[in-house]
Amino acid sequence: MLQVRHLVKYFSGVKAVDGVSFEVRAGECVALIGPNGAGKSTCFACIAGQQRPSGGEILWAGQRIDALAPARRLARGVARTFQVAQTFDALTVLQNLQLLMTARHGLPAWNVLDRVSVAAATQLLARVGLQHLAHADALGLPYGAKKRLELAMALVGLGEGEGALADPQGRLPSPVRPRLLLLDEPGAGLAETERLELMQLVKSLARDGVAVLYTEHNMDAVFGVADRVLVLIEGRLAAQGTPDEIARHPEVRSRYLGHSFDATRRAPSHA
Ligand SMILES: Nc1ncnc2c1ncn2[C@@H]1O[C@H](COP(=O)(O)OP(=O)(O)OP(=O)(O)O)[C@@H](O)[C@H]1O
Repeated sequence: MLQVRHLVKYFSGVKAVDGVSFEVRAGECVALIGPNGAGKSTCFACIAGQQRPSGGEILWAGQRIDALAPARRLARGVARTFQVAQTFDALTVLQNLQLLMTARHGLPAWNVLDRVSVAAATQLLARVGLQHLAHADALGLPYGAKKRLELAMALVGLGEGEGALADPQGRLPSPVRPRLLLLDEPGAGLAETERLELMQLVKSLARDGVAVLYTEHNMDAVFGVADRVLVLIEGRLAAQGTPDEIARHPEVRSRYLGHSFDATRRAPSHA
């Protein structure tokens, strides 16, 4: 379980995150929403390790992680994606995963083609629906495919899809348990259909036991997808609850969603 307790972050006098507390359990898909500048990215970066909190505690699986470098958080099962998908564009889709699997097992990168099982990477590509693009260059990928590849890369960091992969001593690697996926605007830059398909994939990962926390501006990727919603307004947690509860919350409606917001309709983009 992720536990965020009284998280505070200042940027030279600006209180970007103001005493935020919440939890995300294994198997839950939780959305973090709020107006521009509300502190979502900062909160996210504190959990993933790109920012150091000014105060408060972040615990994962019962242990403090807020002072750990991102790589050490990854080793404990905390992986993230970025608003603009980050992939190795000089490589093919398959090689992107092979390279990370190689690195995870401490093998030099030049071993990527002969030492790392193609089967392991292919298995993971199938999980994210990209097997048909395995040999395409990452550079020319449609953006929706690039987002899926980035998601698969985050999963490699958590040891997913490596069932077929033995290390140099012939032992099978053990996937990291438990696992937390932090997705920064997974639906950004995608058309509605692509976005909803991606969110179904994200939700299926949660159903496999991954704890998922994601920020999002597209309300169709929140209502109808998230199990719970957290709302940040001016750095503080203004509300948390089920999508239904949040859709009816007076402050959230007046300060963010708008009084005409109808969660029963699939709302169009809301940025
Ligand atoms: N590196 C930084 N240096 C100074 N101020 C920052 C920095 N990062 C964020 N801020 C400020 O902190 C506040 C919260 O910003 P943050 O980016 O976390 O909000 P957000 O909810 O993610 O917004 P958006 O939806 O636009 O991405 C804003 O006032 C922002 O200007």
